[in-house]
Amino acid sequence: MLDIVGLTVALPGRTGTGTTVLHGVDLRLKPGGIHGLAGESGSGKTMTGLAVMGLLPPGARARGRVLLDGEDLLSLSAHELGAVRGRVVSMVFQDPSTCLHPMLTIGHQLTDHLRHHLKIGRKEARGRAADLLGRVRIPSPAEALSRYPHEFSGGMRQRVAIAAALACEPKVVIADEPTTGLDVTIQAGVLRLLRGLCDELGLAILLVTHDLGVMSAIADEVSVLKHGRVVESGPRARVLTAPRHGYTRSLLEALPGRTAT
Ligand SMILES: Nc1ncnc2c1ncn2[C@@H]1O[C@H](COP(=O)(O)OP(=O)(O)OP(=O)(O)O)[C@@H](O)[C@H]1O
Repeated sequence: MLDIVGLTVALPGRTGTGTTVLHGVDLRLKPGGIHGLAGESGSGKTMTGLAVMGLLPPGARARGRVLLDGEDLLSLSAHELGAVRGRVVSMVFQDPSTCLHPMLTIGHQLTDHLRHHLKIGRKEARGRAADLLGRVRIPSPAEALSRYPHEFSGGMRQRVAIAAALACEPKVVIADEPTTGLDVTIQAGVLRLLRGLCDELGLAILLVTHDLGVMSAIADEVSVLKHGRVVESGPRARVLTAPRHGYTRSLLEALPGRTAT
């Protein structure tokens, strides 16, 4: 469903020549599947997600193809992309506060989002927003609508951010370090939630994380990026137990006291 083919991204450099941060990346996401994208800091994981969302920094140039059901997202105009982003493809970031406004209630934000994209009335949007909060296991969803982001714990705020990402029933979700910064036990709950939603809704999820422990918990397929190139790709169990590339082995060896299977 989402096919990234030969994605190359160059960011503008001070010299005017630009810096290539992705060199022909190929990735394939399937409905109902979680594709983990691993690699150390600076390897290009976030840029890959941002390129799919059409959210690269100003002046960036992207080549290759990002095919969603056969349509190349890189060839869309800004206006056309606006209709896809947040609707067909959405994103969950590491820090939920980047997508939640601190001064507005959760209900206000979710209903605005739903009304804008789906052109529905206030009452219907509020009902849908409560359903969404229930789906991400927020207790007492109807009451939660009148609360502000700071009234939720970190893990619950990330669940609300996931609800916002799911609001328009996207086909693809890019989750960029969605559990980094959360306590390990809370992490496990958010990961289980993502896995459950993926299975239940048939989402295709790109899970960006430097943490192979997180990857081993829920990914179906794993690709490993190094300096903007995919050095290894395959089913999770194979990549994490019988890595073919030395770089993958070194990432696994760096796992603190964890067994990745
Ligand atoms: N806004 C930006 N402007 C210029 N260069 C950037 C910008 N953001 C990232 N880069 C550069 O692009 C390259 C890829 O960065 P990217 O953020 O995709 O890596 P990453 O694998 O997601 O790392 P991390 O795990 O630290 O987020 C790096 O060399 C980085 O320095």
